[in-house]
Amino acid sequence: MTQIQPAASHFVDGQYLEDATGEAIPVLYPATGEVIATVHAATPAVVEAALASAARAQKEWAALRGVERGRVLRRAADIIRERNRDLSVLETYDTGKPLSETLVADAMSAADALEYLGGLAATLSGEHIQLGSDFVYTRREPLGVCVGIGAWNYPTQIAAWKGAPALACGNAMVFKPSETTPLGALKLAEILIEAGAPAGLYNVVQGMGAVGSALIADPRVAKVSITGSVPTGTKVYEAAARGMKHVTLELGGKSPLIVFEDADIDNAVSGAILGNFYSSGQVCSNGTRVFVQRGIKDAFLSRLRERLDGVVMGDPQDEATNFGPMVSQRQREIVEGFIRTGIEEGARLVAGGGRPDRPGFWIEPTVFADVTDTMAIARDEIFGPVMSVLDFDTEEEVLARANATEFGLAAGVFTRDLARGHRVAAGFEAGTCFINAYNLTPVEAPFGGMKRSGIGRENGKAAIEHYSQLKSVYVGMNRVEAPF
Ligand SMILES: NC(=O)c1ccc[n+]([C@@H]2O[C@H](COP(=O)([O-])OP(=O)(O)OC[C@H]3O[C@@H](n4cnc5c(N)ncnc54)[C@H](O)[C@@H]3O)[C@@H](O)[C@H]2O)c1
Repeated sequence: MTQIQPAASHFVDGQYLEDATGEAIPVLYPATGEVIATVHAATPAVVEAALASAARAQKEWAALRGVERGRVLRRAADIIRERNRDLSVLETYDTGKPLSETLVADAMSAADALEYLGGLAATLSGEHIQLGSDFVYTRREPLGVCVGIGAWNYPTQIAAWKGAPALACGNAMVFKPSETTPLGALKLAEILIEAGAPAGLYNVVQGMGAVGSALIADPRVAKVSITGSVPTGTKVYEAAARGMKHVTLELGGKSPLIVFEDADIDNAVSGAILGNFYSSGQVCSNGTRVFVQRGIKDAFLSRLRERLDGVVMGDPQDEATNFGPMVSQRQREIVEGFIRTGIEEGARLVAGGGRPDRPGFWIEPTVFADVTDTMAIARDEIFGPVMSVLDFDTEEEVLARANATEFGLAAGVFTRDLARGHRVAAGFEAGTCFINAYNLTPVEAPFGGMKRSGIGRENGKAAIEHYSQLKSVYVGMNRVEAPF
């Protein structure tokens, strides 16, 4: 039986730290259901040690030049790339995602974020505003200690997408991974120390929601960035508001993907596959409402069915496997509940819907056709491999239906008519849009949601705005005039 027990549950003040009095959290390999490690939830003593060390390290770190901070982040990126295979194997055990995915999408994206934001660190600056002979200059300053809270679908990537901008701007971070996937972030913390970060700059503490709440409530914390569901994000926003803290909220979605009759059908089917079945559908920006213009509906569905013959379910550590299990038994139950509801509501099951006969938390890639806007499978985030195909006739109609949702994370359009592509993208109420592509999230581009899908942006230059604050300094060069 595989065992990948980390050296200890937490990484605090530059080293692994254990406190076995915290609640035990078993880590399961989703492909088999076996327990492969056990970590313990952080006790108040662990949370205190993490926050105290972060507050200490932040001062030292913020005093460095941006170019010096950037160098540490870029060194960490290099170490991650050198160890990509080991980190990817670990990520596959943590999440069940196939190694064929984790080798390219997880640690590598973390490295990209550290490299990109490490590069930006040296460019941070304020401006100089002339006011006659007086002037104002602005200083771009860090926020202080930031808390990061992760979801379970991209544990390593999320740890870095939050850590890299925080550290680039001169902040420290205490990161709480999802209790379902606690392992990847510990490696990032270890590597940052190796790369030259001061002890305490990036700490990892394990635990459930209660540990997240305790971190947010602490007066030393200036900001919280969470990736998670809308209900959890709402609670975090409320808790942060009580302390007037900055937030970044990366939450859920139910994104539309529109395929017009003039689209390249193979590309559109590829986009729909990426937007529904990559990471077994456990991707926040997935285009799970696939609107297909009526004239190509049959062609689209038949091409999609053929392409599903290429699904390879197997040992996720085997690089030939291209489709993995759900992250947990609970997530599989949620997804199966939606599949039952889809059938009850009259959607037509055209592929999948069942449980493969193997241990672990597997579910087949599933496609429903003839889905209507009011069905639960077209309204609610499922977070599993369930595609809903809806019919439409006109551009105006489909855009209105695409936007008729409380979510606004992502949206996509496939068409050969470029003017229409840009017009539709401009009309989408979503933070991350795609024309003739889907679910590509390079670190150079801002990523985030509109409406209830979130607040703030990760990545791109935009991330800097969310991890720093401006101070204006007025400089008087003249006699001070006072009324008396
Ligand atoms: N927008 C994005 O970038 C993005 C990316 C990945 C996942 N997601 C979303 O994440 C969800 C799936 O992930 P999940 O099931 O881990 O989400 P979740 O909301 O259940 O949990 C997210 C994190 O919040 C913590 N948490 C729970 N209650 C808390 C509280 N009261 N205070 C502080 N922290 C608390 C959890 O322990 C976990 O670490 C989906 O809705 C998905 O769309 C969004």
